Amino acid sequence: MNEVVIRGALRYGEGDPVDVLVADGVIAEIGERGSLGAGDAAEVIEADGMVLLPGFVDLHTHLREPGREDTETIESGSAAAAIGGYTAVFAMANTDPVADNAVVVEHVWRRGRETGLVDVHPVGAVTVGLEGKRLAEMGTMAGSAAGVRVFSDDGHCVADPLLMRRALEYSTALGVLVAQHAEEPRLTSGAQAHEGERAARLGYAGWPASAEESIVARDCVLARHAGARLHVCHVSTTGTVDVLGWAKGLGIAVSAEVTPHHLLLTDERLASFDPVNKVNPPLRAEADVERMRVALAEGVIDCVATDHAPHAEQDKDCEWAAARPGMLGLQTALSIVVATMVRTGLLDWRGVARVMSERPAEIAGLPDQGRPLEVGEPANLALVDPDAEWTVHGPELASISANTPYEGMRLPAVVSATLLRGRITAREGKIG
Ligand SMILES: NC(=O)N[C@@H](CC(=O)O)C(=O)O
Ligand SMILES: [Zn+2]
Ligand SMILES: [Zn+2]
Repeated sequence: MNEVVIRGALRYGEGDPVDVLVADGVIAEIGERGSLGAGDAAEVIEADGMVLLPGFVDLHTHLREPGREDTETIESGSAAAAIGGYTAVFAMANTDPVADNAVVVEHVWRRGRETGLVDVHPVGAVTVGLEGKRLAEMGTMAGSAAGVRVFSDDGHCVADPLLMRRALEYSTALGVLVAQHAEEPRLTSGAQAHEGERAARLGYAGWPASAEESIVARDCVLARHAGARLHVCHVSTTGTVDVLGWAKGLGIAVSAEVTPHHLLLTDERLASFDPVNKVNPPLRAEADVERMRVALAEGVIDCVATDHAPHAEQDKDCEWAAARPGMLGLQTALSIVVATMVRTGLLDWRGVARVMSERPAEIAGLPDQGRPLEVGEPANLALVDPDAEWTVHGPELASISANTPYEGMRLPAVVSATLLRGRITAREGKIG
């Protein structure tokens, strides 16, 4: 029998320390500290002073397999996820070939299962080839062994309102979720950075806030009339928060995510000319970052999603305009959330559980993730040392790529252990 005793942890960082016995994939017993002896077979995790949370769920990950295994694989990305405290990730469809059919989504799903470090849920493309012209066979992907429940053309916006309307209507019939990369392409053609003073001074074409906000507003209206749910990827502007607040106030079924980098970094980074800071949507202004934090604390933005986007060295170590957008996120997400939300007093550990685990699990409809830390619940767990610190070094991360914007930074909080259905998938920064 696979047994683990976690000794002396604080559930959600609250109350008295407890011992937690994990057996047969579930939380079997919870008692006061020192009450649960380790059985013969049990592995013991000494967790004095540590915070026990439900395992994190990432609604937005790029694992690059199939097609760009030189930058990330399902195995390497799963390792990064497990080390980062994740027990489930949603792998975006912008692979090569695109995940727009049952064969590709089943491949991703099966490779995830074989790897076994984290539940890998493939996201299906909304349109064939992410081309925005014809709807993909959403029903076939939903009905496949992969059981696809989230659809997105991420990397591209479903810009055609008629296609988006149809996708939302189908999604309701299928009981699945459409996640939109909100970027009006007519407003971002040639864009290199957040439209503002800094980009103007450097001569970069701007990516205006209105390109995001106009699509979010349009999609909320479409979702309302279709009676559909809508999820907004990587929210980055104050105006989008205003639109979300308006839509939620009307009872429109919209949810939204913010990335760790949009909670911390601004377009001040442009001054470095380092394309590691190039990302879609772009790093925005200080006022936007401040608003992201408050909106996440207040629930207008529901959750954190990494938009983990590995890229090869040659696609990042080049001139700004030629570089691909995107940055790593899985192993640094918790630390950035602690730095921006916990250390600032905006969220307590219950709040961290809500935005990193419970809400994303609810949004995607995962019944066994983001569950309460109670006896009988599945043992999908993240154990966090809140007082430890670490220094980020890209090449030391589990990802094949190293494009982290946090290189050399000292960050708070370390994921000490991750358990997937009672099995230790990562411990002290290493697999298993
Ligand atoms: N975020 C990014 O800058 N890049 C993502 C695509 C995306 O999320 O839009 C990628 O796939 O590299
Ligand atoms: Zn995107
Ligand atoms: Zn993305």
